[in-house]
Amino acid sequence: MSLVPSLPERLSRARSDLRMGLPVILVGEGGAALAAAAETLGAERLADLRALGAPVLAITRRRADTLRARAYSAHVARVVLPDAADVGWIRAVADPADDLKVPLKGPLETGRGGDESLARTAVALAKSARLLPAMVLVPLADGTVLSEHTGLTRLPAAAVDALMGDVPDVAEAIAARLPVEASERARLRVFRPGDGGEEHYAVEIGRPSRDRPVLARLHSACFTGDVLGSLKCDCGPQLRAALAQMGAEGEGVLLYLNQEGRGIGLANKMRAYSLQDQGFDTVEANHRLGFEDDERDFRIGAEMLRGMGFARVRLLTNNPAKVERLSACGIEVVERVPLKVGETRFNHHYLATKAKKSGHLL
Ligand SMILES: Nc1nc2c(ncn2[C@@H]2O[C@H](COP(=O)(O)OP(=O)(O)OP(=O)(O)O)[C@@H](O)[C@H]2O)c(=O)[nH]1
Ligand SMILES: [Zn+2]
Repeated sequence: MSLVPSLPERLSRARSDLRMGLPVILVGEGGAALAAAAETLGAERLADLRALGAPVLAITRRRADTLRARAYSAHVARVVLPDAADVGWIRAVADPADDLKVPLKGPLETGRGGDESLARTAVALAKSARLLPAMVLVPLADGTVLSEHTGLTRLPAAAVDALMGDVPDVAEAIAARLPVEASERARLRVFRPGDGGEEHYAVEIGRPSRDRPVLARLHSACFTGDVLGSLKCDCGPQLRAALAQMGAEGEGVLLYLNQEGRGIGLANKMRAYSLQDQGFDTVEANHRLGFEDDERDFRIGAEMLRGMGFARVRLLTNNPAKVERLSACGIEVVERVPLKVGETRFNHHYLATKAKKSGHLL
């Protein structure tokens, strides 16, 4: 019956639930768990979770390493919640903001052995909801009764893992002419993914031939740089220089991908900036938060290019990994076109770190 929400629809709903502080029910092979995001869980709900069982706090291996907690796994650590732990304690483990002020959170007792798959799925779900990657889990026998009783979203974990690994279908919702400074012959196309995720945009300059490699830029959203003119990065100048070059050549395509903060979301990027003010570099800040250096997925960008009929590109970037990742998605990068603009005294260290640690070309 089409009125029953499908699994992708329930997954999309689960992301909103977690952002609002509602737990979701994850069902695995050997049992189920109630899972709530550490960032948004309130005191009353924590008390209700405790009434159902003994909670653990699942964090990433990266965050566990910072906290010197034993992960016993390459991916996640399951921190046992002490009886006295309140939401403030949970947030202090999840969020590195006060690590330096209050260095010792532990010693933290962590779970070893048993099935960690629900903890992994839960943390991946938190990341995809652009929350801190830390989830409180309480084991349940199967979760069916609780779900029927409460209306909480219930999801089979294996199917969630598979879905989150897939590239969602992405369809053009609308396109219209949009004269811009760089070119009067520009069109903006809005693409909408089928999984309820962020919309992404394509700016097409001129009418690029589909038979020749097109001058292309995959630009990741940077609200601070693109809109506010932040001096901490080079995104704003790169965005404008890319469009200007396309305008000068008379054609090109710029994808504006809503993968703010290299895929961690604006709130987490601001957490990273706050850590950078404490002396950590851009990569260390991501790791302390529990993220990888770069959490972006360029497969959706590749789908958008293909959808518009572009199979070969001259890619404007200083990031060789981006060339590799796009090529791996079946888009032929015939040339890497450097895009070196916007160095300031505020972003010099950031650019040098990207060159040293992430392989960007200076
Ligand atoms: N997490 C995090 N994201 C950042 C930071 N500074 C900028 N960003 C984001 O980084 C993305 C831009 O990626 P960059 O690594 O600068 O560049 P790139 O896309 O890999 O490479 P280029 O094609 O050469 O620009 C945007 O989404 C920005 O919001 C930071 O300190 N931390
Ligand atoms: Zn930026």
